[in-house]
Amino acid sequence: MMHGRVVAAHGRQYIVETGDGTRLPCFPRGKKSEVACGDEVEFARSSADQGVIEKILPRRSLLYRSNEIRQKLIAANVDQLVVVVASEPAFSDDLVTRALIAAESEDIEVLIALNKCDLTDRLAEARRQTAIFTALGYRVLELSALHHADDLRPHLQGRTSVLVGQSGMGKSTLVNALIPEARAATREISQALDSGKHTTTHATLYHLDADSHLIDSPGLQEFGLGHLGRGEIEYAFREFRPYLGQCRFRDCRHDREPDCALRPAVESGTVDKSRFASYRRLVGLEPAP
Ligand SMILES: Nc1nc2c(ncn2[C@@H]2O[C@H](COP(=O)(O)OP(=O)(O)OP(=O)(O)O)[C@@H](O)[C@H]2O)c(=O)[nH]1
Ligand SMILES: [Zn+2]
Repeated sequence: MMHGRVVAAHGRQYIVETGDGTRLPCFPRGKKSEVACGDEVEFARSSADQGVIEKILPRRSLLYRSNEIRQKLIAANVDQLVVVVASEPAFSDDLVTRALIAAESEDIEVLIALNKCDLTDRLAEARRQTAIFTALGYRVLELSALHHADDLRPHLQGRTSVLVGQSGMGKSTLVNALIPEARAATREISQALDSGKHTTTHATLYHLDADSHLIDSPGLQEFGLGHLGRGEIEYAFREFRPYLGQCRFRDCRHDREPDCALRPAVESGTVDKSRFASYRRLVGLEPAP
C-alpha cells in the first residue's frame, strides 16, 4: 500500500500524488466516492497507469459544496478559506456568509480577498459590503489580481488554502498569476482523467512551495450548508454567540418567540440587521432571494 495526497478530483476520478511527486489516476474502492481534493489516502496500483484508493486518512477539515440535488465534497485538510470577491460585478453578501459559515463550522481560518481594487466605480460600495465582515473580525485584503497578485502570497505561506468565489470575481486570474504553470497543469490533469474530454476538474491542488498549497475549485457558486443544523448555523454567526442560550426557550429560532435575547440586539443595532436577515434566509425563516 502506498501513501499519497489527492491533488485533483473530478467526479469519481482522482489524481493521487506521492511524496516524491509521482502522480497516478485513481478510483475509489466501492460505489460511493467520498474522496475530496486534499485528502491523504492509502492507495494501491491496479495497473501500470491506474490505482485504487483503499483508505482515506483522518481529516483535519472538510468543506462541502452543493447544488439543488446533493452535497459534494470540495476540499479536505485545508487551514484557510480565501473568499474572492470583487469591486465589480457586485458580489452576494449571502454567498460570502455561506462560505464563512462553512469555514466556522470546520474551524478553518477565513481571508476575504477584495479583488479588482484598480476598478474604482463600485469600489466604495464593495468596501461598504466588506466592512461588515471586517467589523466581525474577519481579515479583508484588498487586491488587484491583474497588477499585484503577489500581495496574496504572504497570506498563503505555510498553509493549505482553498480559493472560492462567484463567477467573474477574478479567481482564475489570481490562480494563473500565482501559479504560472496552472493552465498547463489543468490541461495535463484533464487529459489524465478524461482522456482529452473538455471538462473542468472540480478541484485542483497546486504547490506554491514545499509547505504552501492552494486548492482551486472552479465554478463554486454555492456552499452547501445542508449538513449543518440550525444550531450550527446560528453559532457560525460569531456575533450571535453572546446571546445564544440566553433566550427563554432553549430551541428559540429568534423568530417570534417571547423573551428572545438576540432580537433586541438586532433592533438596537448591536447585531447588524443585514446579517440577521442572512441568518433568517439561511435557516428558512425567510425565502431565499
Ligand atoms: N481590472 C481588473 N480586472 C480583473 C482583475 N482580476 C480579474 N479581472 C478580470 O475580470 C474578468 C473575470 O476574471 P476571471 O479570472 O475569469 O474570473 P473567475 O472568477 O475565474 O470567473 P469564472 O472563470 O467565471 O469562474 C476577466 O476579464 C479578468 O481579466 C483585476 O484585479 N483587475
Ligand atoms: Zn431567541
